Amino acid sequence: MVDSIRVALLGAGTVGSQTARLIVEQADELERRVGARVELAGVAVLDPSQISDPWIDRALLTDQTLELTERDDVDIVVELIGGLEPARTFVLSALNHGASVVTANKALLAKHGPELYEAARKNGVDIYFEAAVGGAIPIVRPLRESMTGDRITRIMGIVNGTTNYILDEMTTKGLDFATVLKDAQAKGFAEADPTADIGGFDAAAKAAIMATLAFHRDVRMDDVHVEGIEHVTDSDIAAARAMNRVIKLLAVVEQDSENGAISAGVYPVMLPADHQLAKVSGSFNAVFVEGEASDDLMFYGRGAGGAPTASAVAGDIVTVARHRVAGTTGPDIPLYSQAPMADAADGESSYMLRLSVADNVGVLAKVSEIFANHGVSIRALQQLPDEDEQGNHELWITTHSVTDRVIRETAEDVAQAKDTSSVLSIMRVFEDAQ
Ligand SMILES: NC(=O)C1=CN([C@@H]2O[C@H](COP(=O)(O)OP(=O)(O)OC[C@H]3O[C@@H](n4cnc5c(N)ncnc54)[C@H](OP(=O)(O)O)[C@@H]3O)[C@@H](O)[C@H]2O)C=CC1
Ligand SMILES: N[C@@H](CC=O)C(=O)O
Repeated sequence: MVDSIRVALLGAGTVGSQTARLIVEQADELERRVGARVELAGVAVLDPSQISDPWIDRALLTDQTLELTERDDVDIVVELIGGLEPARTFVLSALNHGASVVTANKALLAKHGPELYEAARKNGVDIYFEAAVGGAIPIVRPLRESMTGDRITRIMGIVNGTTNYILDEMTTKGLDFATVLKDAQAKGFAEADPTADIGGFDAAAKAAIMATLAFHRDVRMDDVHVEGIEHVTDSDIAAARAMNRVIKLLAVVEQDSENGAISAGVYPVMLPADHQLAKVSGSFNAVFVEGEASDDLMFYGRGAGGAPTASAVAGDIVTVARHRVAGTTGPDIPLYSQAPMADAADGESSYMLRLSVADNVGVLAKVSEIFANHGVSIRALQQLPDEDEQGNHELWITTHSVTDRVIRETAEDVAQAKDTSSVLSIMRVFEDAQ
């Protein structure tokens, strides 16, 4: 008979603080759901003197994090510190000391996931991480459990709240990048180092985790092709708007039905304004999952922020606590697939290129010739009437489907062609409900 489940919380920042609040304020409810009292055994932070949350008992605070993970009276260690080290050491210590682990740390899982899953299996404990992808959205559990009888073919979505918030504010309010980033940081959406968000790495970590669960293959951060939003300018956003499109940072993972190769990428995409993902605003996330039998599923909700993320963490705590009470564990994460990873350069898409071209006779013919020489079919071409200070015009070219490799080679040739142009931006374009 288990009377209580004791939780060690590592980190009491944006997510940790809200997780502590849920555990403390909902203690009676959680006890009924779990069948044992869920109580905080300790809260580790770098500087306990800085913690003033009224729901955290000061007597529980410590800066001896490793010691807390080693204590015999701890059933669940909740890692909400972030980063690779010392988080990895703390998580391994907890697992090896017989505690189950709940974590929101996508960077850690995308780098060291299989080592941690194996440590959990070997020690007969759980590792749960619903909050690591999509904040409050239940997406990990559906991939890990609900859909495991199906064959998942593709996952596509918006999985970073910070970049979605930035792009949305720039698009709808005309605010500048730096101002909106500061706002996202103040709201607790951004990572400690926001280049993880802006550079697409946070979304890439989530893509690696989703691909691992969906395709039963060890897919790491390094397997994911990453482009962030750092090069997306006001002019790109204005161009998208003029073409009735919206720019979103998407994560796309899929398995080729013919050769089984898995591709995983994160990149900004111009979507038609009426695309379902184009309407995902602010820090919300949305993920489409295509299963062979299930057909299309869509998951939507708050992808970042303290309380929404704590909701997912608390859900995992309850699940893992129930397992401890029942003397069992949840399912392993079997990684048996040897499927190859596809080369990102072979990935196909339509593209839009913004060029700056001189106002000379024959320039359009020259640009078109370069595209034709690379076998790139032009779907639409538009020259803007306004001149810049050098007397150049913007030329917008949208292509038919072409590989990433070929569009980059084409752009290089365009950039080098004398007095034709410079390349202002290259962006993938998804037509319709692609
Ligand atoms: N913020 C969000 O919206 C989301 C975050 N996540 C993930 O959740 C995790 C936590 O993020 P977030 O709450 O935003 O991060 P914060 O930076 O707000 O909080 C980090 C906490 O960890 C503590 N800490 C740092 N190093 C140590 C250490 N060695 N020992 C003990 N405590 C330590 C910090 O202590 P101190 O305060 O003393 O510095 C702080 O309390 C990350 O993995 C993040 O990627 C996942 C989904 C959404
Ligand atoms: N920084 C992340 C937080 C949640 O995972 C984001 O912005 O999505």
